[in-house]
Amino acid sequence: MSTPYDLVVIGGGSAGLTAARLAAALGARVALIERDRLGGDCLWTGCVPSKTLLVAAAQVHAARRADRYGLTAATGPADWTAVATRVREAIGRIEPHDSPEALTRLGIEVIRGKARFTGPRALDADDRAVAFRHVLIATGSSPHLPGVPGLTEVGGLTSDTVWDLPELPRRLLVIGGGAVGCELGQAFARLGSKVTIVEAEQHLLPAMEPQAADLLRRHLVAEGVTVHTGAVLRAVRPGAADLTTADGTEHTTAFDQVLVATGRRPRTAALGLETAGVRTTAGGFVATDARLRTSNPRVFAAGDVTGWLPFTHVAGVQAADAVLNALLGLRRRPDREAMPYAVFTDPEIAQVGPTAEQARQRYGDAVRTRVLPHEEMDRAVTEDAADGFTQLVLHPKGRIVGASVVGPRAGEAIVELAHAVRLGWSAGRLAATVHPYPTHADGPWLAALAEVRHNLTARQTTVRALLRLRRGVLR
Ligand SMILES: Cc1cc2nc3c(=O)[nH]c(=O)nc-3n(C[C@H](O)[C@H](O)[C@H](O)COP(=O)(O)OP(=O)(O)OC[C@H]3O[C@@H](n4cnc5c(N)ncnc54)[C@H](O)[C@@H]3O)c2cc1C
Ligand SMILES: NC(=O)c1ccc[n+]([C@@H]2O[C@H](COP(=O)([O-])OP(=O)(O)OC[C@H]3O[C@@H](n4cnc5c(N)ncnc54)[C@H](O)[C@@H]3O)[C@@H](O)[C@H]2O)c1
Repeated sequence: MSTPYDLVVIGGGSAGLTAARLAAALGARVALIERDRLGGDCLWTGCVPSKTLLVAAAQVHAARRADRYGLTAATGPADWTAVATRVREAIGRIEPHDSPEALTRLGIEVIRGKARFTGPRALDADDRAVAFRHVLIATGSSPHLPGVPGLTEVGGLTSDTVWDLPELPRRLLVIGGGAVGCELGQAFARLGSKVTIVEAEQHLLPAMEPQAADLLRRHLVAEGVTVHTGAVLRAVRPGAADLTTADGTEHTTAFDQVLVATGRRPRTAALGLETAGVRTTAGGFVATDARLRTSNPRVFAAGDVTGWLPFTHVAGVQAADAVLNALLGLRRRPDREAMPYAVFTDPEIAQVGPTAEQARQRYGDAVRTRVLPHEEMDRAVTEDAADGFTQLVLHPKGRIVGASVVGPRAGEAIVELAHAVRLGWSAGRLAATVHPYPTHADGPWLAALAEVRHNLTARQTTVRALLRLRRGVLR
């Protein structure tokens, strides 16, 4: 067998690309095995197309409301062909960064093929044996299709296939009100589809702060989207779906296309994990310890396949830590508590750490929240987007353990709150840094200042005593 690679990465998506680039930069001998297109879900079917679509939809939405600013408002559906072209252009501009040529220039050997373990220390790419010291499994996840009767026969779209639609669907049924369902549901509605979202849980975006999800729901409804939460989808047949809504009413919803957005399943089939002694979780994800090592000490995993938070930035952070641990023997572990994420709907919703309720379960009833309504944030008012809020979740001892931001640029504003959570800051610590006025970053700052003011008021006796003392001195 040939000289082993220091690291063989399986999968050229967000996790695999980060891992291969870092390993090469460290001077390791690295190979990347990809069965399909380099770039993974984020580039081809996930973040890049969905964010481009959302921007197109936001432009259309703004054009429809142009009369608020003295222009004639646009009407009618958007030109899907033009929008789809714009989506492809965005992908095309990013693709060269992830191309085999770009990676080869960095010293990475790109191997086309399907990887499969043939033993604890043996791996094949198609039929070629690839020798390794360490392997990183970064094979990602695929859309999960729920067992709703009739769904397989109807052949719903997923985030893998929705981009190939030849035309804008007149009526779109979206199954699942999570990140994909809400983002794409709102985008298609703004472009001109009549959208219905069916979500099994009581709130949209069930992992996020319920008040944030409820505000999004109000926006979606105001834009003409029908939203059923706490609903049971009983069956789907060509052109119609039968559901029972939260109040027990039976409904039939007509559709031209169905988009299934009900979560993800790990891509581990045919990887030969058992042969390699790599254990999986009950959900089939690759089980790792906090340092990303699997039950086979030579094998690490990163990204969606681990069942951690399925986001591109999380995949990248896991991949980097896994490479440093595998190649240099470090003991790095990604800080899950301080992992921010954002859903790019309008309003945009971002979160870090636990929700208020999760924090109470963890730290007790003395957990408090400090909420700054964006009516008190001038930048939000100037943008006519002041119904959002910033919320700090405070540990009984005053540490910021979590936060949510709902409003324009929430994904940017959450970053300093992620710093605060990671570094265990109090609101006072955050408030000490001056923020420019009027910015969307004002939300976290004003929330922190409100908490400082509250604490000052709570210490009124001390403050009053100081005032009295000063009056006496400066008489
Ligand atoms: C519609 C949508 C929008 C999203 N938007 C965002 C967003 O805005 N922000 C965000 O942070 N995240 C977003 N995500 C999530 C993000 O796309 C994923 O978390 C990320 O792509 C996961 O990266 P990964 O490397 O784990 O897997 P992937 O990107 O899926 O890469 C895995 C790669 O492994 C390859 N592979 C699989 N099996 C084998 C094998 N046996 N041999 C060789 N190669 C193999 C696959 O072909 C693939 O290229 C979105 C997801 C979706 C679906
Ligand atoms: N902005 C972002 O970062 C972003 C955007 C899109 C996707 N993503 C990632 O992609 C992953 C996949 O997104 P997703 O929306 O498919 O998954 P998700 O887990 O976010 O949401 C799936 C939703 O479907 C619901 N559901 C499941 N079965 C159902 C059924 N039979 N009927 C009705 N509802 C049902 C669930 O309750 C859940 O709310 C997410 O976990 C997210 O991390 C991220």
